[in-house]
Amino acid sequence: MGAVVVEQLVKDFSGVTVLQNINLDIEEGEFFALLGPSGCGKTTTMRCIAGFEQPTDGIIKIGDETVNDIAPNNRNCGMVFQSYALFPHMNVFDNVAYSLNVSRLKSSNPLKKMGIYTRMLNSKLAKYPKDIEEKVNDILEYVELEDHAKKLTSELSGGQQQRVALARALVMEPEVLLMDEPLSNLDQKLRHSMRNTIRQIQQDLKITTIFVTHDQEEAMSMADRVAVMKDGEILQIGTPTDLYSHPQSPFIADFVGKSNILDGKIISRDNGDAVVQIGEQSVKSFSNIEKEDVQVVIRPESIDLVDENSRNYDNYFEGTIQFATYLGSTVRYDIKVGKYQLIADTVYESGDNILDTGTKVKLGVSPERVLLI
Ligand SMILES: Nc1ncnc2c1ncn2[C@@H]1O[C@H](COP(=O)(O)OP(=O)(O)OP(=O)(O)O)[C@@H](O)[C@H]1O
Repeated sequence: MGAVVVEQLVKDFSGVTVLQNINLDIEEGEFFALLGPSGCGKTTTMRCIAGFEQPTDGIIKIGDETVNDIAPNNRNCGMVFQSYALFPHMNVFDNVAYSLNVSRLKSSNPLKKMGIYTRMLNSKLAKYPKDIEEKVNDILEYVELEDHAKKLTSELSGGQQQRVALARALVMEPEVLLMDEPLSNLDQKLRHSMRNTIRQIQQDLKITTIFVTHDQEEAMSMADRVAVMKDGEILQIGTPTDLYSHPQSPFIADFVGKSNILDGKIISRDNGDAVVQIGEQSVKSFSNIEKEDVQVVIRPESIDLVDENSRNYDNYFEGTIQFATYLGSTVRYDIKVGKYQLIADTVYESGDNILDTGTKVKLGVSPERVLLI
């Protein structure tokens, strides 16, 4: 029921095309991230799915139904935003109960045509029926906010407010959960713990989730699959490991994780392996690619500092340490190799030496770690 399909979606604003030919096939129960830099069209894509924007062209399906002509409140999508969008004058319980109560009163109250039900909601007359009360209590317990039910949302921390927003979306039992940069307002530590909370809830409930973020680490650590967007287009869709190991463009190699990206030319091929000329140096790669002018992608953790006891790498570079950055469990070295500057990440264990600027080093890279694009 909760699968989301987007076919040939185009969106123009005042004649300017901001989404071009977006195709998505999101499976029921999948955690799907839309990842890309600011302005690439992530939010607009999500707003078209939610129904807040009308596509210029293309089809949006939720479950088996084409929803282009269905109003946002009838699409059965729950939304969570960066700004939480809570009612500050209401307590936590009322915030979560609000939509349930509105939909109950709309469908049952004879006064609805007169708009009186909205006034009732804000008055003491609006007592919650028992089932709503139970449901809200259950969901608050689920997001571990049961002790805060009577507090105003303005009295809560950012992480707690975001859990209220999540509870408010989930209490409606949506088919699809849409989250737009929900962690961006949280500090680093809270972001990490909220990532786990959201992922856990999503797996528990198996709810189809579309998650918008510009943070590649967030997308890669949370999502089953990620669509990387740039300039209103989708460049690549894949699992996090797929995108990391097989980036199809230099943009993705650079945006998804760190990369050394060098221009090269294939000078010979042998059984599908390639020998690539990079400046003065030739490098062997197990990548199989048709064209001659290529970009060579080497991840920082694929470059090892080697000595006479090291295994055979096939590819070696001579370099000079420019500087070292201690990152806790790793040390990142910037290394000058001929006219190139490479970065290499090495595992750091307590007591290890960190190499000084100017130290001459030999670097080893295995051919299977040399990617060609
Ligand atoms: N209502 C609008 N009217 C005109 N242009 C718009 C409107 N909404 C978005 N845009 C433009 O569409 C493009 C895509 O915007 P969108 O908000 O979808 O990007 P985004 O990837 O979500 O970026 P961010 O991460 O900064 O929110 C941008 O160039 C933006 O300026």
